[in-house]
Amino acid sequence: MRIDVVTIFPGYLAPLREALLGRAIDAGLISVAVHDLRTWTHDVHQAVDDAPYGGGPGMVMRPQVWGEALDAVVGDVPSGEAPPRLIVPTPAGRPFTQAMAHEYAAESRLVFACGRYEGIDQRVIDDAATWMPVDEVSIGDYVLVGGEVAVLAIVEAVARLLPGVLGNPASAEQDSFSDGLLEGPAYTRPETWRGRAVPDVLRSGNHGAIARWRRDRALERTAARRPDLLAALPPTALDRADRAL
Ligand SMILES: Nc1c(O)cccc1[N+](=O)[O-]
Repeated sequence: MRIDVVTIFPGYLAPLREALLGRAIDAGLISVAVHDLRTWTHDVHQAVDDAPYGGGPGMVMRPQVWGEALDAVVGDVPSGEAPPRLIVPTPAGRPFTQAMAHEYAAESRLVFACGRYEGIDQRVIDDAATWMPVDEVSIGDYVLVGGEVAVLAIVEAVARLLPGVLGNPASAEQDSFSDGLLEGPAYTRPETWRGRAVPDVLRSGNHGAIARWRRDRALERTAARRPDLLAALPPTALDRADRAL
């Protein structure tokens, strides 16, 4: 997978070259190119923003700069080849989910546009949507200063699903949300720590009982913390034992 990120703070994306993602880049499983948006400015101040039409606080990112940047970064898409998907992190976006991470992992190329200030002039999104799929995506209902942090989160969630990136592919299959539920509590040695013992069932060796216990804890945690996820499960997702909980 090829990943391009356009930002006014390229250094913010340095963590993409660390740890698991760094190893995936070194192994050639993904390629990451980070582009400084100011490359496509033509004034001495390298201005990327301007006052919003209609007034109001803050500044809006200029369409000319973004238009030239995306034209250059996406480049001419060879005929017959699918264009990349453009992902624009924004608080006004569709909530990013594990299901979307799987969708994005099937793409051969992703381009991320990192907005700052009050966002990117809407015409940039509208223009881009005439020649490539565009997703405006939110990683949460809180206010960040820009899209870079969201790109780090989305790229990590997507890259770990790519074949060869995770040491143990089973990890991705047993992800939180993979069965629509939150993961339950996890334990490791020692058996007792500060007077708190590991639940006996986890040391019983009874794999059926362990699976049941883990499922029950996941259902309890999901019901308590994310009832919306429980409500979204298809009726067939809960078996008789689940309903007895
Ligand atoms: N929440 C937020 C923001 O405030 C700014 C850029 C991107 C996001 N987001 O992806 O959630």
